[in-house]
Amino acid sequence: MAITITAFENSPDGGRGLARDMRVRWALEEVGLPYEVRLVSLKQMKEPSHLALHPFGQIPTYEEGDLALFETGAIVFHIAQHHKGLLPEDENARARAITWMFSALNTVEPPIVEREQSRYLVGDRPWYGELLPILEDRVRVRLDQLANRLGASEWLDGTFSAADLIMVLVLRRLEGAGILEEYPSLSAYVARGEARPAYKRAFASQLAVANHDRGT
Ligand SMILES: N[C@@H](CCC(=O)N[C@@H](CSCc1ccc([N+](=O)[O-])cc1)C(=O)NCC(=O)O)C(=O)O
Repeated sequence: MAITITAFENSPDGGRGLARDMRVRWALEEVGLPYEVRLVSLKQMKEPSHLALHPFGQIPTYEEGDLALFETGAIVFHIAQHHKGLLPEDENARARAITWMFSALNTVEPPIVEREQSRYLVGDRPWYGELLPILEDRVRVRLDQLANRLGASEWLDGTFSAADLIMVLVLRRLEGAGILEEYPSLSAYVARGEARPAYKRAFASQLAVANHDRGT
């Protein structure tokens, strides 16, 4: 059955693959599923037809027949449940991979997003210079713990899974912050994710939209 996802018509990330449709694109590429992309403007995202798909007026959404999903973790999990290649067959390994998916979304991502969003929300306040190091140290706490756990492993728990897909993209949100570079093992982990052919296809597909926006 045809799959359609939504993505920014004009992504604020300018083709850097940081918007969360990248998670769904990569997952679909890993399992070899074709998909269509419906590009939506910020205005369209707040209109009834999109709100019917996404109660919070965001992207991405996922449509497959009469199924409509939102929330990238849930979409990636749905894809991984129904197609081989993103979750182990072994029951315990599968449960651990799902644990790591939740951990990426609920433990590692929040301080990274808090740091990034603080720039837009309060970056102009006189006390921002005091706040930013506090936010960055909160990121470092998680990166320290993650680097300690990952050690020299290639992936979080055995073979590549949906957990690594989410975790790599969560860590990529630090791009340009100069923090991930303090962790060579995590930088190498992200690079391994980016080296995957499915990642490259997903990145190229979202970049094509950005280049089309720019007429390049
Ligand atoms: N928890 C939801 C969050 C979805 C979400 O944050 N969607 C964002 C785009 S991805 C977040 C994002 C946006 C931009 C960049 N960037 O680098 O420019 C990175 C990530 C959105 O629709 N924002 C518009 C709105 O809320 O009105 C999920 O994981 O699906």
